[in-house]
Amino acid sequence: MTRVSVIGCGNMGGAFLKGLARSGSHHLTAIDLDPDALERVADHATETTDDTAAAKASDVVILAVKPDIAGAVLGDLDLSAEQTLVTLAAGVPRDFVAGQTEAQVVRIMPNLAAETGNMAAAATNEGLTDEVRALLDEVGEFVEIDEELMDISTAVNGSGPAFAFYLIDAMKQGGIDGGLDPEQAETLAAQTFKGAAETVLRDDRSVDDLIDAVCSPNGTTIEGMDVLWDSDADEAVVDAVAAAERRSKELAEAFEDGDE
Ligand SMILES: NC(=O)C1=CN([C@@H]2O[C@H](COP(=O)(O)OP(=O)(O)OC[C@H]3O[C@@H](n4cnc5c(N)ncnc54)[C@H](O)[C@@H]3O)[C@@H](O)[C@H]2O)C=CC1
Ligand SMILES: O=C(O)[C@@H]1CCC=N1
Repeated sequence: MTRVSVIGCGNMGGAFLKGLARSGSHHLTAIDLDPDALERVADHATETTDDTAAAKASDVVILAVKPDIAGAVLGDLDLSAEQTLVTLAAGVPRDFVAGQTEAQVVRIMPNLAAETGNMAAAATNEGLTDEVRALLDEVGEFVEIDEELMDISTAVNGSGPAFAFYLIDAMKQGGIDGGLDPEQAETLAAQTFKGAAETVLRDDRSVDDLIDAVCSPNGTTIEGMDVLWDSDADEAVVDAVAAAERRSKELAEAFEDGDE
């Protein structure tokens, strides 16, 4: 059993906590100033509190507040060298956090799918412990990277779910336009993305080979693929990733300038 505190039980902290609760094997302390946020995770936590000092009793403390208040929350935390602090705030450098706590610090970029055990995450090599590796494994897949790659990870897997939701919605709209009712169209579109993602993860073939496998000669798929290949759809996705990466770098610059 690992004693884990989550400080900030909003969208991301709440998803992480719910994902960890699935195993039923941890002591989970949910910490938030907002009673409504605590209420939303109460069924998944061992205890809920608005007192950040409760984090002192945990092996691992997950700091899941907005980047601009991370510094203030860290100022109130009095952790020891035996504890590990996991910071997941976009653009907040590991050094900034490590400079404000005695705890071992690891920076990660998770995503909302932690809630269902399907998170894609990146963790900095520096500060990563086996205890944290085990927690990340429990809620999905993670890769270990140098911190300089954290901005692109933030864009690809941190912001990525929003980009994927957008694409699923476009596929759903195509189904509705063809006559499916919205609920059926959403099920078919979302399950198709889920299945396709699972295939890419499990199948040894390249994405190009997998596209070939769906395109029957003179069939339906090639007609649609020709439309996509003639469009700028791939460039739009690359541009979206680049814009999110740029913003992550901007957030980090604010910390380098000592603004936070
Ligand atoms: N939302 C997402 O998909 C992802 C978010 N992140 C990172 O997670 C962090 C949190 O983002 P969200 O969950 O989206 O924000 P959010 O606004 O949903 O949640 C933040 C929570 O922190 C609480 N809070 C504020 N001040 C506090 C304090 N002093 N002590 C304890 N709790 C306090 C708020 O009441 C709120 O429940 C950000 O740093 C963001 O960069 C990282 C990856 C994905
Ligand atoms: O949009 C954001 O800033 C956060 C970080 C990655 C996903 N959500």
